[in-house]
Amino acid sequence: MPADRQVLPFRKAESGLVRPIATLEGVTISRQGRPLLDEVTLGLKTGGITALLGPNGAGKSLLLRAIAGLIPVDSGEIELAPHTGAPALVFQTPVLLNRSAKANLMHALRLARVPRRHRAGRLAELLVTARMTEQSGAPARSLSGGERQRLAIARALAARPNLLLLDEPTAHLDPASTAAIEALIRATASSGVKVLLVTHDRAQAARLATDVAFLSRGRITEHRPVEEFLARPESADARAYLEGRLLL
Ligand SMILES: Nc1ncnc2c1ncn2[C@@H]1O[C@H](COP(=O)(O)OP(=O)(O)OP(=O)(O)O)[C@@H](O)[C@H]1O
Repeated sequence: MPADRQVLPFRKAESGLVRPIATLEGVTISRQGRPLLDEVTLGLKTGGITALLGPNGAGKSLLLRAIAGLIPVDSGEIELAPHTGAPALVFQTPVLLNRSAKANLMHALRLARVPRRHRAGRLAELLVTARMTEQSGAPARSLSGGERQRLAIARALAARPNLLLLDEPTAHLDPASTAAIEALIRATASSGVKVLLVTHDRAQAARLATDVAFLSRGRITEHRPVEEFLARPESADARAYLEGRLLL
């Protein structure tokens, strides 16, 4: 076929037909009779970075764990788009094997059932993605907080997830380490992985996210494009949170 007759790939992002990768409908999780997540309804579009904001104790981590399938919901539904596969979840303080960075990634590749013949190539890719090639032989316990978090994200990518759930990946990190993690998150999203990012850093949300879902007292009070949310939060809780006045 001549070059000018090439069939262009379907431009999903501009078609308005982007299907959600995850749909939550009336998700409720209660403990001791108290709803910790209360009828959460949320659609996550395929692609891009969605920031999940909300005060301490709002239920953000719980929501990530529910989407990851680590805790059952009491009622409601979490539906993933067909062929999405298991979401990957990275905790705020990742637990790594007490071995080298490389061994941590190799272990993840084995768990992800990557065929033996592809593992060395995938390992090299992951080390480059996480900018960890130089530290590949270093014991995980000797890595800095930022390096540990980059390694944890690379490990989560070993299974080639379509949906990556990040729980405050830059909490306690300095600006340079934060910038490195943000670059990794951006690169991951650019490769087509949907990212749901819990953060308390509104500047980070503005830098990275396309949209913000705001969770307060176990309820999503709004879900809008990031600029709109930050400039004109609609719910009283979101306004109070952005002004530093919301305590649960
Ligand atoms: N297994 C559990 N049993 C009882 N209560 C729980 C359980 N897990 C979480 N909670 C409660 O659920 C609420 C939401 O917790 P969660 O960790 O999801 O909040 P968060 O929004 O992630 O907060 P932070 O910003 O501080 O990380 C809190 O009140 C917490 O104490």
